[in-house]
Parts: sequence; structure tokens; C-alpha cells
Amino acid sequence: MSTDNDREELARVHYLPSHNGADTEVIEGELISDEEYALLTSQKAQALERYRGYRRDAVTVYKGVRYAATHDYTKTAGKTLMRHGSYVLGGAGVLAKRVWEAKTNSRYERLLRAAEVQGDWERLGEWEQRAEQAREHRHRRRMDWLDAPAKLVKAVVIGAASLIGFLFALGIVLAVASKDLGKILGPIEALLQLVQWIAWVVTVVWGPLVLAAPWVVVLALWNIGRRAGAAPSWLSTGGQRSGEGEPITPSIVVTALRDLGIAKLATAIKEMGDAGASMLGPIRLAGCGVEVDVTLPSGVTTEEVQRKRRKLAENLTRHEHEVFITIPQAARTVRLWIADSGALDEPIGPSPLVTDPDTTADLYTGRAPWGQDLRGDAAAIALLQRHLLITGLSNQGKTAALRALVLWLALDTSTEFRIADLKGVGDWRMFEGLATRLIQGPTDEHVIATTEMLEEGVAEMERRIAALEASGATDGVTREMARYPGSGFHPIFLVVDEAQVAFMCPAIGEDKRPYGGTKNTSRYFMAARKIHNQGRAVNVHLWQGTQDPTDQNLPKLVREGAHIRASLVVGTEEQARMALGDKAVNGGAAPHKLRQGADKGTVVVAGDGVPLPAGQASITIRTHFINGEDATEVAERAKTRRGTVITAEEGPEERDLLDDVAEVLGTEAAVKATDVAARLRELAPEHTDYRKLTAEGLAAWLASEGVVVKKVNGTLTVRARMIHAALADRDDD
Ligand SMILES: Nc1ncnc2c1ncn2[C@@H]1O[C@H](COP(=O)(O)OP(=O)(O)OP(=O)(O)O)[C@@H](O)[C@H]1O
Repeated sequence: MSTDNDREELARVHYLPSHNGADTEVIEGELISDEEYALLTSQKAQALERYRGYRRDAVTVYKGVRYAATHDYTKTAGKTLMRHGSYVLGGAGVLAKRVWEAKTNSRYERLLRAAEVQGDWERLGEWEQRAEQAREHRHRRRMDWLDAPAKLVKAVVIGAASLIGFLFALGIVLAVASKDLGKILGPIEALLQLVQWIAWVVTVVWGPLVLAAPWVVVLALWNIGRRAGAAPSWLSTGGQRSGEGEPITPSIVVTALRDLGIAKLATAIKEMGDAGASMLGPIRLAGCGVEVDVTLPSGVTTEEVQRKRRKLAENLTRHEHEVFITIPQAARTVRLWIADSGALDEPIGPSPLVTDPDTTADLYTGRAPWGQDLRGDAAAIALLQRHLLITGLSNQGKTAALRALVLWLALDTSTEFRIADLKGVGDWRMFEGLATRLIQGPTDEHVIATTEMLEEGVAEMERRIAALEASGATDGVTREMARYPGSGFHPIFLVVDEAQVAFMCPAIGEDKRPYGGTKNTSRYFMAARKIHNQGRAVNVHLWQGTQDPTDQNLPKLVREGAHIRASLVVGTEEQARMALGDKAVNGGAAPHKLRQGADKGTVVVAGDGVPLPAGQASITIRTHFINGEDATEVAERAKTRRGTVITAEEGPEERDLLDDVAEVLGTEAAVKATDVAARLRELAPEHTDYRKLTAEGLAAWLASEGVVVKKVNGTLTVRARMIHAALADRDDD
């Protein structure tokens, strides 16, 4: 039944070809025959098949076109083509602008706007003056042009007349010389021939010249556009856009600043237009990177830029750790240091302590070579009379960095160190025989010994303060006084590595006072504070290393008592503030931005003792790594240089200074201190404390024994009466 209906439908709605294949006709209201139906259905099937074929073809073509159009090669080729095209257009724009600027005052107006945006009134005044001068010069030039045609005609007439006159004169000379009147016009004829020949050449080359001229112009515009980077950035191909390691140019810096996402900065830079680069100081080579100062437009704060370090680095096609932002003294200025791509991942060379066996050290006049600053310059640190604190996450090179400084100290034979390593895994073992005290271990007993070491330091400090007072010295502890151990003022360094262990110690002493903690009864804390307060002036130093400088691990007072504060990578900005202080972090110190692991041994140093670039609050130093083996070798060298190996049981030969001085004075009432020192050396040549004793050193030493050595006629003189009185006092005691 349905078949009949279908046929009916087909008959009604379709045009059928007549059997002879001629005209078509509509048959309506009639059933069609089987034959016609078969014909119709086969035609329909064919049409459908054809349609499907077309669709397949269309899809294939579409896919092919889409594949070709979206293929990387096509994209690259298309972009390359468009880029080069836009160089030509851009070049034309640049040229037009140059011409416009040369002919008008627009350049000055742009610079004036830039100075105004930056709020630089001095520069604004200067540019105004220059703009006025330029306007005047231009006016003068225009006036000159009014006279130019008359001058030109005059010049041409005079020039032509002179030339003809000259050629005529030349012809006369030739005619006279050759006695041939016909030669008078010879030179003029030659000139005419030359003109003819040039005209002929011009007609020959004119056609090709005219043909080539537009291309030469296009090429020149393309070159100008290319140099000016006139193509939009989306037309740059992948390889170009990555820009990794691109050299830093003023336009790159200005664009990076513009795109920082600081609205005011972006608007100001846009307003400045091409004069944006006037915000920048010169881009200077600085070690393995470049450095540039940026004067920010008014209304943009240095902190805002500092907070955008990562974005700035990305805009400069660098990694975050490769860009450092510090705040120099000049107002509204940030200093950017931008590393050459990947340069910071290159290791720095070994320490001079390792490579140069002849390295010497003088605490008073020298600096410890610690590493390199980011500019690649050697970073050396002055350590005299400076307490030190170094912090950083575990395993980032804290012990190694601290030990490198102590190794340098060891090469100055006048120094003494007492070391507590509260981790105790052998990092400081090489100081056995070199340190007068070496505590190694993490237990409460080790903390107790460390606390006692600090308390002995306090006692020594107090003795020295009293002795210095008694000596009447006016310049504190001088180098001469400090130089030799026997003077009683030689530099002492109390080194506590992993100091947090001491603060966390729960042990309570017999006096009921806790060793650890941060109360005002805590023994370690109190001893550390006393040394921080008064030790510096009498050469008693405290150096501490700690993992995490929180209030529990290292109280604020102890953190702030250190003159030199160094931090390896720490976890957060808050920790960075604890490690280095607010001032340093506000000024751009960012140990929290260092990379854990990758930046092992890199310290950000604030405070005293480091040569900071003007106006900077901190410096980043990549320290030389001295491994255990090399450290042992340097320590052995120091022991050899000192001539004696100190052991805990056996100190240097004991001598009694008062007895010895009494002996060398003999019956004399007063002897110059230099002579007494010389006699002491003669008396006990093997005694290290006498070996290099000076008059000042002797005076200080005697002061610590209660004998005042005064100057007689400007020379320090030891009086026998005072020595005998001190001996008598001692006997009475
Ligand atoms: N200046 C450096 N350069 C490169 N690598 C270093 C440097 N200093 C240390 N390291 C590496 O870091 C490792 C850990 O060093 P170190 O023991 O000094 O760390 P630490 O911070 O004291 O660790 P912890 O706090 O856990 O004791 C060293 O074994 C060494 O491989």
C-alpha cells in the first residue's frame, strides 16, 4: 500500500522526462508506471550518489585547504610575508614621522610631555629652552630659503661664465703652444661632447632606472621598518617571539615596564610615546648581565614595580631569578639588574683560599673572599668587630658559607675561634687542633657546653673592657694591641652553627635557669645578648648560623644584634624580613625569591662589612663552595702557618708576664716598652705570645694585669715600680 502512495506522491510532484528524452512534463493526479517508477528511483539514487560524491569532494577540498592553511609552514610563510609587508608600511610611517619631526617642533613637544609625565621639572625647563632655540633656527632657515632662488641663479651664471672663460683661456694656451688657431675652441668643444655623451648614457640607463626606482624605494622603506621593528608582535614567528635571552635594549625595557599591569605606569609610558626611553639611565654591562636605572613617572611607586618582579622578568624574556630589582638612593628610581639568559646557572670558580696556597689574611686590613656579586666582581667581606648571622633553609649551603669565612680567619694567625657545631656531623671537624674549643653534637650536653662557651666569652669580654679602661687607651683596641694572642685583646670568634638547637634546648641548670628559650633568665640567650651588646669593641665576636630565623629559633634581639646579616634561600618574605630586617627587604633584598636547590650557596647580605653599591640595602653574593676535603687542606695550611696545633688539653707554653717583665727589667727603674718587648722575645724565643709583641701590645697586656704603662716623653715606658706593686698585690691576693 505504501508503495502506491509513494508513486502517487512522486507523480504529483516531479517533472518527468518524456520517453523520447525531449521536453519535460508534469503528470498530476495519475499513478506512474513501474518502469517510470524504476527510472525515477534510479535517477534519485544517482542524484543522491552524485550529491554525496560532491559533498565528499567538498569535504576533502575543505580539509585539504584547512590543513594547508593552518599548517605551521603556511602560518610561518604567511606571517613572514605579512611581516615583511608591514616593514615596508611601517618604514614609510617611520620615514614620514622623521621628516615631520625634522620640519616641526613635534619631537620637542613629545619630550616635553615625557618630562612632564615624569614630573621632572628640571628637564622640562631644559627642553623648553631647546624647543625655543629649534623654532628660531627653523625660522631663520625658512627666511634663507626666500633668497635662495636669486642666489642660485647668480651662482649658476657666475659658475658657467667662469667655466667658459677658463676653457677659452685654456684653448688660447693650447693654440699658442701648437701654433694652431683652430684649437682655441677645442676645450669648449670637448665639454660639449662630454655633455652629449652623458646625455646619451642617461637615455640608455633611464628606462631601467625608472623601473628599478620604486623597488629601491620599497627596499629602503623595508629596511627602515625592519630596523625599527615596525611589524606588530603577533606577526613574529614562534622562534622570534620566544625571545629567550634577547639582548636588553631600551625599547624592550620600556615595553616590559608598560606591560607590567600598573595602570599609571602604562598610561604614562603611552603618553610619552617614543620618549619612553628617557625614563631609563644608560644600560650598563654588569657582570653576567646588564644594569639600568629607571626613573618612574610620578604617581608610580618603587614598591609597585618591585612586587611585579615575575611579570617584569617574563616581559624581559627572562626567568624570575634572573631579574633583580633594588631601590637606589635617587627618588622614584628602581635599579634593574638583568642577567644574561642562563648565566646564573653557570657555576662560579673555586675560592682563592683553595686555588692560591699563599693566600694570607689580616683581619684588620683585609676582607674575606666570599664569592662573586651578580656583576661578577669579587665579593669580599670585612669581618673585624662584626657579629654575623647567617640563615637559610636546610641543605642550601649555610654551613659551607659560614665555614668559608672561618677558614679565611684561620689564616690570620692572631685570631682565635671557639666553635660549637650543634648538628655534629663532622662539618667542622677540620678545625680540630685549630679551634681552642670544638663542640660537635646536637644533644642537651652539647648545648650546655656551648652555653658555657658563650658565658666564658662574656667573662673574657668583661675582663677586656676593664683592662682597656685601665690602660687609658684612647683608640679602642688597635691593630697592634690585637695582633698577638699575648696582648689579651686578640680577636676571638665564638661560632655557633645550628644555633636554633641552643634556643630550643629544654635543659635547666643547677641554678634553675634554662639553657635554651628566650626568657631573660635563659642562659644562652642572655650570653648572646651581652656579647652582641659589648663584645665588638674588645674583639669578642659572635657568629651564628641558623635554619629558620623565627622568634622561637632566634629571638628578634639576637637577630638584630648581628652587624652582618646573610640569608640563603628562605621560604617566605616574612622569613626574609626576619633574616635580613625590614629595611633590607623593603630595599629589594629577596632571599625568598632565590630557588631552593638551584641557588645553593647564594646569599643575600645586608648590613655592615659588605661593599654595597651606593644606595643599595643589600647585595647578592654567589659564594665559592669549599668542600670538606678542600676545607681540610686550608685548615692544615692554617695550622702549619700558626706553627702550633692547639689541642683542648694542651695550650701554648704558659709563662707569667709579670715575672718575666720583672726579670728583664732587672735593676732598671724604667725601660721603653719596645725594649721590654724585645727583651721578652730574647728571654723566651719559643713563646708564641712574645714572638711579635709590640710596645702597644705589651702595654695592653700589662693593663690586663693591672699595670698602667704611660708615655714618658712621648714613648710608652714600663716602670719597675708598677710591676713590683702588681706582683705584690697578686701575692697578697
Ligand atoms: N656555594 C655553594 N655552591 C654550590 N653548592 C653548594 C654551595 N654551598 C653548599 N653547596 C651544596 O649544598 C650542600 C649543603 O651544604 P651545607 O651543609 O653547607 O648546607 P646547610 O644549609 O648548612 O644544611 P643544614 O642546615 O641542613 O645543615 C653541600 O653539600 C653542597 O653540595
